[in-house]
Amino acid sequence: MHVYLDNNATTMVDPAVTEAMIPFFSEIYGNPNSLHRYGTASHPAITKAINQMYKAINASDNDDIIFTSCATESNNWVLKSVWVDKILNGDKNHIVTTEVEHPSVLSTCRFLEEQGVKVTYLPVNDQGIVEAHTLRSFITDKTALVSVMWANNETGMIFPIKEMGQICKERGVLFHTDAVQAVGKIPVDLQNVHVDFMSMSAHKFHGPKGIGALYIRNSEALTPLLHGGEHMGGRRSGTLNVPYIVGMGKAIELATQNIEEKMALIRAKRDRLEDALLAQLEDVFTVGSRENRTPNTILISIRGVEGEGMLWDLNNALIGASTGSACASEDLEANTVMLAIGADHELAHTGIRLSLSRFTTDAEVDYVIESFTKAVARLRAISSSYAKVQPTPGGKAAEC
Ligand SMILES: Cc1ncc(COP(=O)(O)O)c(CNc2co[nH]c2=O)c1O
Repeated sequence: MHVYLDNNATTMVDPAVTEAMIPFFSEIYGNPNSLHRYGTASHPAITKAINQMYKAINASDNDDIIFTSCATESNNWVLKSVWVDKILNGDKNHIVTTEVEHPSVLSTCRFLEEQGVKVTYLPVNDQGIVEAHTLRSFITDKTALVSVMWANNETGMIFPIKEMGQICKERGVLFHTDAVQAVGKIPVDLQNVHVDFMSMSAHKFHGPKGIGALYIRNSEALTPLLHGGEHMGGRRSGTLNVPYIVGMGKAIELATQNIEEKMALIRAKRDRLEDALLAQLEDVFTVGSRENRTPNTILISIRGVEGEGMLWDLNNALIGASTGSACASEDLEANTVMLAIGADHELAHTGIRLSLSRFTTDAEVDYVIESFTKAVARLRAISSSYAKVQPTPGGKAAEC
C-alpha cells in the first residue's frame, strides 16, 4: 500500500483541478495581454479564478490579489519591497518576525540584515508559537513591518494572527502573514482578521506547484519585485500563467468549500493516528496541542530513533513522510523548530512530520499505524543510544 503523508511539503493536484486547467494548454493558449481574440479568450477564466481567490479568503473589492510564481516569491516581495519603500526611502529601520518562519522569510530577513536592517526574531514558547502580547514590547516607532506565519509548516501550530493584526493596526505597523499552511486547511476570513499582506501557495491545497499569490489590503502601495511588461496592473510583471491561475482558483474553491466539514474529517483521521502511536509506543511525544494545530499535522518525536533513519524505513514501507530537519553532508541538522521549543539536541534529531490530506483514507491510517510501530521497534532494537527511559508517572511520555 502506498501512503503519502507529506502534504505540508506539497499535495496531489486534485483531478478536478487538472481537468479545469487542461483547455488552457492547447486550446485557449493566447497571451492574455494580446488584443486579438486568441488573447482575450482567456480573460473570462482569469476573472473567474480571481473571483474564486477573493471569495475563498473573503477579501474586499478594494483589496488586490496578485498571482506570483510561488509563496517564496510572495514572501521575498513583501520583505524586500517594504525595505525599499519604508527603510531605504523612509524613516524606518526595523522588521519583526519569528524564529520559526519558513526559510523564504528567514533567509530574506538575513539578507536584509546584511543590508543594515535591524531584525527581531521572536522566540516561540514550548507549544511552538509566539504569544500575541509579546509583540507589543518589540514594536518600536522604527518598525516597518511585522511578518508572522499563520501556521507553521513543521508543527502545524496556529499563530494568534487576529490578535497580532490588531496590535499592528493599533501601532500603525504593516503586518504580513505567510498563510501558506493555513489557506485551504483552516478558515481564513480577512474581513475578520487585519493583515496588510498575505502569502499563499496553490500546491499546499491540491493546486499545481509553481503558482502562488500575494494579498494586498486596500491595494497598499508596494514597489514591484519584478518590473517590465505592466502585467497585473504593473504590480507584478510577467506573462500570466493562465492554466496555473485557473488551477489555483479551482483548487482554492474546492479546498475552502465546506471547510469545517473537511477539517472535521481530516482531524478525525489525524487524531486516530496520533492516539494510536501515543498508545502503542513508549518514549514518544507530539508537539503542540491539537486544539491549536492545523487538522492534518503531527510532529512526533521518537526517543532513540534518528529521524532520517525512520524516514527511510517508512519509505521502504511505501510511506512518504518528512523530518523537517535538513540533512547537510553526513551531519544531520537537528529540527530547528524542536530546538526552538526547547527540545534537547538528541530529541531534536528524532522528529517525524506526518501531514494528511482530504484524500487520506482510513485504510491508509491503519497501515501507517502498523508500519510506524514496527519501524520504531526495528530501529530501537539496533539503536546504540536508546535506553528505555522510565515512563513519566501515570504512563506514556507526556504530550509536549
Ligand atoms: C510556511 C511556508 N511558507 C512558504 C513556503 C514556500 O512555498 P512555495 O515557494 O510556494 O513552495 C512553504 C513551503 N513548505 C514546505 C516545502 O517543503 N516542506 C515544507 O514544509 C511553507 O510551508
